[in-house]
Amino acid sequence: MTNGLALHTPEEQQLFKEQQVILDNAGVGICFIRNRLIQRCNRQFAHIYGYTTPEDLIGTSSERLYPDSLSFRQLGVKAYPRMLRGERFTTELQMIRLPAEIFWCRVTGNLINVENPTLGSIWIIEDIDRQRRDREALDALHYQQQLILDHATVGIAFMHQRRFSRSNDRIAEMFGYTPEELSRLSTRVFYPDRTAWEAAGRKHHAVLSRGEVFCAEVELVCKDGSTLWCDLRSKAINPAAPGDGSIWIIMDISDRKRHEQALLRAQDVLEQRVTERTRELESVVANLHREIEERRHAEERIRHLAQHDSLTGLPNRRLFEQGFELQLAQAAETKRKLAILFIDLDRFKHINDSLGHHEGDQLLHNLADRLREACGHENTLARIGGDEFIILLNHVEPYERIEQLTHRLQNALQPSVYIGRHEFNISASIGVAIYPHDGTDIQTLIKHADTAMCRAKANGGNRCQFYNHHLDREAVERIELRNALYQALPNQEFELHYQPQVSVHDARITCVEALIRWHHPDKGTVAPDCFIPLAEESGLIKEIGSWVLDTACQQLKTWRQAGLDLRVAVNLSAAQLDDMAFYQQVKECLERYELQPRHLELELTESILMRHVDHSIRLLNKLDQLGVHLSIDDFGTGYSSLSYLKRLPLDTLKIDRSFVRDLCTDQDDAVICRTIISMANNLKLSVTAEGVERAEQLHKLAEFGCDLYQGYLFSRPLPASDITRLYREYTPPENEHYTI
Ligand SMILES: Nc1nc2c(ncn2[C@@H]2O[C@@H]3COP(=O)(O)O[C@H]4[C@@H](O)[C@H](n5cnc6c(=O)[nH]c(N)nc65)O[C@@H]4COP(=O)(O)O[C@H]3[C@H]2O)c(=O)[nH]1
Repeated sequence: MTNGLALHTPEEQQLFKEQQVILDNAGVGICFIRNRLIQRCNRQFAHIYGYTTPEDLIGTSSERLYPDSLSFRQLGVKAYPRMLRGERFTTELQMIRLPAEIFWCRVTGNLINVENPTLGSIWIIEDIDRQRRDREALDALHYQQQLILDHATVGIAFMHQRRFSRSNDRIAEMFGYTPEELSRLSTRVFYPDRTAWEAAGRKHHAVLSRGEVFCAEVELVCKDGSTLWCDLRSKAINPAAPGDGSIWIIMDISDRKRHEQALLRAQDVLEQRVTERTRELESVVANLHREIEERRHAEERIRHLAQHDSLTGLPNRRLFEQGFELQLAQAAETKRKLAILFIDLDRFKHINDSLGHHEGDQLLHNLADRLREACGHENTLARIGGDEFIILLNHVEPYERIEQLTHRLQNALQPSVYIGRHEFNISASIGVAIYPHDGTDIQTLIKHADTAMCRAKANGGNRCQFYNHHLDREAVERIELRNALYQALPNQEFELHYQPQVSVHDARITCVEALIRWHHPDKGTVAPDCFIPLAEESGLIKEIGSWVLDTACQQLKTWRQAGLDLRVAVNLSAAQLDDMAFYQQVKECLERYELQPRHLELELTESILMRHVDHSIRLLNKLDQLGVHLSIDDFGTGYSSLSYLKRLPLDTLKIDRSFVRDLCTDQDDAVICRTIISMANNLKLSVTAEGVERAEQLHKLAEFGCDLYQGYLFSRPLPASDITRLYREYTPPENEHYTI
């Protein structure tokens, strides 16, 4: 770099050498410019511009170092004014080097002598191309980062020592701070208290120090005190150097959390509803099960009721017939014999009528139990009517088996039954029909057993009767009789006969009992015992009873008008007493025939009275108030108690003829008669003895203190016209008495 310099003295040459050493070893490019020409430069300068040696440049225009002449001139315009003021000029600019590379360099220029600018300038050149490019890259990176930060929808922050060192606007916006407020702000503000903040710090540190990503969803506090659910993700910038801080990405997940919580709540509600519904359904299902169960029970019960008798629990006729069908089929196949036993309790209707409904049922229940036990498991017992039972005997042979069974049945019924204070002695009539001898189908066999039973009853009851063909005739007659009864009243086939009731003391006829007779067009006179039960069964008894009352009263009027001082006694049936209009009927009848009520006597049996006790007492009291004479018929055969009798407004007791019959031979009957008479006397009732056929009976009755008697001894029941004659015969005008 000596070119152009004239070195005169050794000192100048020494200085030049020293300068050259400095220039050659300087790390920067140095050149001297005068008149825009490069006067001198060091090796580094040449290398910066791509030249091998300084000599390649010395003497050349410095313009060649600029990418174009404009930039060359611009630098001169900027630099020389300042350098002329004695200031150092520094700038960074782009220059060109070989082969044709534009590069960045920093240039610093000074005038060598401000007083004399013509001496040129000295320039120091630093190749900062790489540095500049690195910086640009860094700036670009920064720029990109800022772009990311500024446009991110999530909050991004760099933290140092748990304070914000840098963050995007989103975070400030999320927590309600200004970006300025956030800068260097401690994260303590995001936690409700210090303890929570410190606990969070420990958690973060544990994860970040391992170089792992910290993820959590936390509820942080905003500036205004509200809370924000955030998704936090964080990573240490350098886990090995905690001082470098960490980067945090914060997402506002409040909406999601709200939705989640709403969803959870909805789920809770749903689960609760499902639980409730399930519970409801369970209860519905349980109810349904219960209902099904109840229905099943009800159906079973209905089926049972349809096939069983509700009072005794025994099979009814339908079930009996079903079982019978099967047995019949088997019996036909095996040529086996079967027997049907038809059982009817003797006088049960009578007893039942004298008891209340409830007690009657109790009695039947008791008797059914006895029959069931006596019947045994191998045979089938059923109840087919009020007091009618039927038994199927599966193994008949030898025939003694039938007898053994009937004995067992009768023995079972023998012991007295006690219902309340009443004692009952029950017997049964049994009819037997045998398969195939007496019939090959159920209906025929039952019918024939029934017929045989009727015969057993007609023969006095408490016995067993096997069916034979003659019995059929009786059954047919019974049906015919019942049918004919419907025509009896319109056809005027009834007549009343009258039987006198006579004073024991003077044989005076005081009363006549009206007894109905039926003059059947074909059968002749039919006794009331034969048709009254049929009339009661068919309901015709009410009409017949009205006719009797009316006819008897009409006849009494005739007699009284003829001067006969008589009372007429009329028998009543239960159905007549049941009718509320009966009292009115009696009253009207008495008025119609202008009779005194005391001239009419109404006879009621004990069983009729006991049927509806309260109703009977009310009706009898009314009749008594009217003045009608009231008597109890067949007394002693029923079960009325003394206390009960005392409550009734009675006038007369009629001792049943069954006690009178053997009065003189049977001690018991004598005691009964005497007791009834003395009891009646005590109760101030008069006594009439029925069925007196022999004088010795009358003697006894007189001895016991009986008032009146009635019976063949004095007279059979007679037509009305005969009564007038008899009355006159036995009622002497002057005081002539028939005495015994
Ligand atoms: N062995 C015997 N019998 C005697 C003697 N004295 C009278 N009798 C009979 O005894 C029955 C007395 O009538 P009852 O006890 O009221 O018994 C009556 C009565 O319960 C009923 N009855 C008769 N007429 C009527 C009526 O108009 N209405 C109602 N509801 N029942 C009547 O028919 C039953 C039978 O009447 P009858 O056949 O007329 O039978 C009469 C009579 O003929 C005697 O010394 N020895």
